[in-house]
Amino acid sequence: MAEASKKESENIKVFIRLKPLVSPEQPSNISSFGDIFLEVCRGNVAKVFQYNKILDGNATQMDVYENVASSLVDKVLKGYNGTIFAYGQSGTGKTFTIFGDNQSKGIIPNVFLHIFKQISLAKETSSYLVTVTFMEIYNEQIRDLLNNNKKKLEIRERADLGVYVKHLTGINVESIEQVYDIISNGTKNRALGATNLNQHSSRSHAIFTIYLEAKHQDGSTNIGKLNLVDLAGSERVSKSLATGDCLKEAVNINLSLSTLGKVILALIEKNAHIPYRNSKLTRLLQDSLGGTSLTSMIATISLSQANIEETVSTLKYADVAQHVKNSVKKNESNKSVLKDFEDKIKMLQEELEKLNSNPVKKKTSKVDIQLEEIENNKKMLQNQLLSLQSKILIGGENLLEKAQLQNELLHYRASKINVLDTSQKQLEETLEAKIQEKSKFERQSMSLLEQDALLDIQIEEAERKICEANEKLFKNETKYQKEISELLLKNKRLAKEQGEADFIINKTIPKAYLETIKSKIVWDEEFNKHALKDVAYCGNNMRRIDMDFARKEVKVPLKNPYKAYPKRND
Ligand SMILES: Nc1ncnc2c1ncn2[C@@H]1O[C@H](COP(=O)(O)OP(=O)(O)OP(=O)(O)O)[C@@H](O)[C@H]1O
Repeated sequence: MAEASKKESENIKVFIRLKPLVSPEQPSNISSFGDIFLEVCRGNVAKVFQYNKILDGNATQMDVYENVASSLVDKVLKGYNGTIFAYGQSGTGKTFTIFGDNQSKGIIPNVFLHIFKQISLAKETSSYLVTVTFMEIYNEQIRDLLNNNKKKLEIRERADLGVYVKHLTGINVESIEQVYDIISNGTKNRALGATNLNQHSSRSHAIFTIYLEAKHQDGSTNIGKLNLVDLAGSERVSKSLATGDCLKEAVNINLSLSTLGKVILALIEKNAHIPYRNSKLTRLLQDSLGGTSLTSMIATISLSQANIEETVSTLKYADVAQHVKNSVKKNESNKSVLKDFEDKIKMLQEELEKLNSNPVKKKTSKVDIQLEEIENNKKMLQNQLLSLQSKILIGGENLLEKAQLQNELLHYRASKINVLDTSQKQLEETLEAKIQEKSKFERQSMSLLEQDALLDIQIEEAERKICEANEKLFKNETKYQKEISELLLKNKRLAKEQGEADFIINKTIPKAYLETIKSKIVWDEEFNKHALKDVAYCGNNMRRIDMDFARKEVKVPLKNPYKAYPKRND
């Protein structure tokens, strides 16, 4: 009988991982012995549990991988389905175990390192296709973690595919770096919340699935699938102090986990009806619980005395789960995506060949257009071909070294880009300096132009002022000319009058009298004219009677009747 049709009964394997105590946690009385036994003492009562393996607080991520996942991955590479799920109270290390953190890789990254290592050891004639999906079940709704459109996805079932999620994104993985990106992007999309027990608590059940197809030289194919399930915290609602939306979450989490418990019990009791359909989680994990899958459970527990109730509850749940028997069977599905890919590649290669061997005879403009179309088609086909070919991993290819090489290349490119960036920056700085210089020069020439314009205005103003002054000068000159000619005329007239007066005087007044009269002439400041001191000399003794003198009754002294004008201070 062919290996593919063989069915092996295999129990769910259960591993217990103890989370190391964190200060100020007080230790509970739990101790492991012989690697597989765990003794829990409460008061005077001691209970011993037995599991496949106890991984104590000192167990490293690699210890966990070697014990829980390694042999399972080897089986998946051979065409089996497998499931590893982490179950336990919130904060006990389920996410840490399945995904790990930045410092220590959890099961999923180690699975890929394992797979890539196996591919590198395989013959060149073997080809592989590794595809992943990543989803969460939150409040009984399925969400695609690799496509954050937040659409609720539906479960479907088909005879050839079994139970599957419609429209779930599948990514073909080519390198370990790609895996890290997928984990980190998907994890960011996951529903998180802070509970009393964990600041970054996963409030959903996450299912990371790896589909692995291997095709060998003899034409045989192995199609395996590995589910890695990080369940939400199993604690009782009261323990997480959940209220409101958190309470709804906690109720839904409990619904899935209690359905999981019921399914497990129903399987152990060999009931006719197994309530898989009562929750999305059990529906999707149907094949892993009592189905054909190889299933392992890792139950994470706290060693703190404060969590002893939850720890015992987890241990009991795990104890029951290990009694579930699966009928493990290698996949026989003919639905090979790898084969589809290879067929498509072949078809594309043939089309390309046809295009290459189809010479165009006559050269016309119509032919040119056709040629261009053919070239475009060729490019498109080549791209499709390359994309498909890159997804298929070939045996013997060291994807880890390739990843390392790619990493180095990336670093090299990054440093090149850095150099380019620096010189571009320098060029930009030079350009900026030139622009500054130019605008400074423009500003300067602008200010020179402005100064020039200002000078023009000042010159115009000065010219206008000169013009005005000239006009004024001209006006004044004319005025002075007029005045001078008037003065000359006046002078002439005065000279004539003087001449006439001299003539009259010389002809009428004897020379001897004239000298006497001249000596009697005085200048009267008050009346601003000449007067004669002794009027009798000229035969005129009239005197002017001043009204003021009259009013003041100033008496003109009679003893000197010739003095016509008495002095004021007399
Ligand atoms: N074995 C361990 N060794 C060291 N640190 C651990 C271990 N297990 C868990 N931790 C740390 O404890 C914290 C909680 O762990 P984690 O988030 O994995 O718990 P969880 O069980 O997934 O919780 P939840 O159900 O709330 O999501 C993390 O900081 C993690 O790094």
